[in-house]
Amino acid sequence: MAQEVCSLKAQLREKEKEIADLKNKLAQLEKSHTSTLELRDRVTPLTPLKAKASLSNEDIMRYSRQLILPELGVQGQLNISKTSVLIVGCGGLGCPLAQYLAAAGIGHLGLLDYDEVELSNLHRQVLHGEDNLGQAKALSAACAVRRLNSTVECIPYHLQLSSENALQLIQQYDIVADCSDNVPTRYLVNDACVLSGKPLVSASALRMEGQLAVYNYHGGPCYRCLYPVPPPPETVTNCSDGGVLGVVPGIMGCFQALEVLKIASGQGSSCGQQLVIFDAQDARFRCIKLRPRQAGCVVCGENPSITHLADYESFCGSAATDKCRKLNLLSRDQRITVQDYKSVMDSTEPHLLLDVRPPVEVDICHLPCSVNIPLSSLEERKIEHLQLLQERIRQVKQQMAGDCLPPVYVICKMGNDSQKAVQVLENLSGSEVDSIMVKDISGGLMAWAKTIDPTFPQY
Ligand SMILES: Nc1ncnc2c1ncn2[C@@H]1O[C@H](COP(=O)(O)OP(=O)(O)OP(=O)(O)O)[C@@H](O)[C@H]1O
Ligand SMILES: [Zn+2]
Repeated sequence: MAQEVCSLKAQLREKEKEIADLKNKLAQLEKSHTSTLELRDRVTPLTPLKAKASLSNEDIMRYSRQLILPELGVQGQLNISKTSVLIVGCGGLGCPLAQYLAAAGIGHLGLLDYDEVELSNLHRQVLHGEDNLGQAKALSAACAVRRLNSTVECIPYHLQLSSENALQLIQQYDIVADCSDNVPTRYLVNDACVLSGKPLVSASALRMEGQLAVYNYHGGPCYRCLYPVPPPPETVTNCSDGGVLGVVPGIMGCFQALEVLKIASGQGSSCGQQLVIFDAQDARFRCIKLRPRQAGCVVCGENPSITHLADYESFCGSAATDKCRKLNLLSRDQRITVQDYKSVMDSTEPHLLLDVRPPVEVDICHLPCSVNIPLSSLEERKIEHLQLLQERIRQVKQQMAGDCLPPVYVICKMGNDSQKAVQVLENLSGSEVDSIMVKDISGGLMAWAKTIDPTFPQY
């Protein structure tokens, strides 16, 4: 009997050990699966970084070329390795930033983006390649970063930064980098950084110009101290409207990496009180001294009224993505669909088609018989352009019976500028030009390409 008890106990211990081993194996598999394959689409807590006491031989070799800089040294490298950085936006700025931070041996790298890789991203978003088209940018960037430096703990978040998740996310990181492309996100990131006491390395790039500043850093101003009121949504241009030379965000993203590394290593950033402006055309950097932290600032001032994150989209009057920036400036009867315009075209009804895009875009593609007068020329009431419009209206009128003037249909790329042009023309109508009936073609040439003519180029 005693022998049987002993043998059963031994078997039990054996089984318990087997179960413990299996549990261990499962936990390890789950962990590596999450960190390599799955996106952290929920906000999960970071595992704390263990502060390295010294550099391994491999670290010494890998980082040797920066290690021998007196500005960095062993302590600077160790500091970098225990710093966590959250990158908001894995686009034109976020890609080079992530690349250099990983290469330099940053500890944790949070890579956050809600979007997927598109062909028009590849000229500047250099961590993504043709194989990644359609893939979540956060995952594509994380895979590229892991190939570069597997010792960096990389956490992809395929989600939109919002008032609901921003604090929980940002509180976990030491430094935040704003690489987003829209105004609501800039205010959201700023407020979350102020409320969590984190430095914010912020940059932007458009056309041939870039800007960089470090906010909420060593008593310096926050973004709201400088821009207490958001700009009117219709005055904001993004890369898909205004264009950008890929290398410009490349330079600004690298500049962000530089400031992040200076903060992380302990040298400190010199951009807490100044705005750096890069002019790619003249190959020049200019620095503008920023106004100091404002005592009356609603978030970082002496009596802040913002103590939790609010609704940034309604504060700014625009969406926190640049995907569907659709203005709605006109009434229904001032607009027609691309299908309706196709019927007008097919019916050979006399009319004038006015394309209000800049000439550089008209050179890419245009509808036949359109007259190009850029929106800016209409807004500035350029006399030669108003005369051209008048002349074309009268030419079409000659094909018509009676005394009527032909209708004018206005088109642009997406259907935003064309609405503004309709408003301008309605103001001019009857005074600077003949009284005309003007209508906007909703959705513009991109709607035309999607629904009427799939061979029409999209850009
Ligand atoms: N609130 C947000 N949460 C997560 N990601 C964001 C947020 N706001 C912006 N982003 C991301 O920031 C990135 C900015 O990248 P970039 O300025 O190069 O523009 P893009 O949107 O990729 O390109 P394009 O304007 O040409 O369509 C984008 O990938 C965008 O998805
Ligand atoms: Zn402030």
